[in-house]
Amino acid sequence: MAVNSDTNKYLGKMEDPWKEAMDHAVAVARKAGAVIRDALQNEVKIMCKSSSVDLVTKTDQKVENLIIASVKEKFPTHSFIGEESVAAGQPCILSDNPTWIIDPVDGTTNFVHGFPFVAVSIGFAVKKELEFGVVYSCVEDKMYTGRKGKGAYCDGEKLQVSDQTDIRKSMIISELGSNRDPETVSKIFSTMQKILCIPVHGLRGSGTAATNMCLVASGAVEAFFEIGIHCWDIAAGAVIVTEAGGVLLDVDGGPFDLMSRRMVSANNKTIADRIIKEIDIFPAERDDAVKK
Ligand SMILES: O=P(O)(O)O[C@H]1[C@H](O)[C@@H](O)[C@H](O)[C@H](O)[C@@H]1O
Ligand SMILES: [Mg+2]
Repeated sequence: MAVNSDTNKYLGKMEDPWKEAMDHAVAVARKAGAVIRDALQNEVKIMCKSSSVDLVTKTDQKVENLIIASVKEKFPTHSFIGEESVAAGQPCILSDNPTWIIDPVDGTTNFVHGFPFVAVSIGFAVKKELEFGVVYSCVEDKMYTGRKGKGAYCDGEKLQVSDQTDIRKSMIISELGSNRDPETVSKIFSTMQKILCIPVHGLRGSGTAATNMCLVASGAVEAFFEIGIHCWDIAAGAVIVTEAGGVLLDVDGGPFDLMSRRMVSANNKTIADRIIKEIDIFPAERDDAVKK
């Protein structure tokens, strides 16, 4: 049957209603990454948010504005949750409306110190379900993408998580976070000590949750877990990990909740469950907690 080009266009849109949005996310992430790379050449002026170790720079704000302005122009009805907009007092509520969940500079502390792992992270959710994720590791110049039901890729190469099921042959990645409350720090260290002493092959941290999740998706590590991350750190990575065949769970073994600020992402449930056994949970206020 002959299909004219209009029908093709229509069928194309039916096949993937969010293709245009995802292509835009990739393009704007690349542009944002170039701005970050340029900024790395200059002296960075540091500002603080919630504490002296919760850092922000003019580049974080500039890049978030650049991404939001560019998306708003193309998709004027869409909503946004952006790290720096939330820091400036915007609400952090995930509604049913198509929503872009943005971390303009994931790894701000790395960026400030010139530690070469910094990512632009853009997740996209509709009816509270994640549809696609784009993570641009801009110093490495690696573009990671994941589209619900269509797989995960890095620069066009299909990603697949590791098939390891033995925790003793695994590499785990986590972070120390930016909470310096001594009780919290000691729980983070006791969890890491227990995991190291299983023993695992190694314990790593890149300083960016988005990059850590891409490393799970690539099979370089078996699992990444953290309490204290935010939805903008992990929204994009969540799609990339699951589309590469991995799993996402809460740190208590329950279902993953994007707004809960806690997550285990792993190559499979066997590894995730083994990690969960060792996690000393500490409280972290939900991203969507109603502010008084
Ligand atoms: O604030 P940015 O966007 O750099 O992101 C955070 C990281 O992604 C965390 O994993 C990490 O643990 C840190 O808390 C870090 O702040
Ligand atoms: Mg971040």
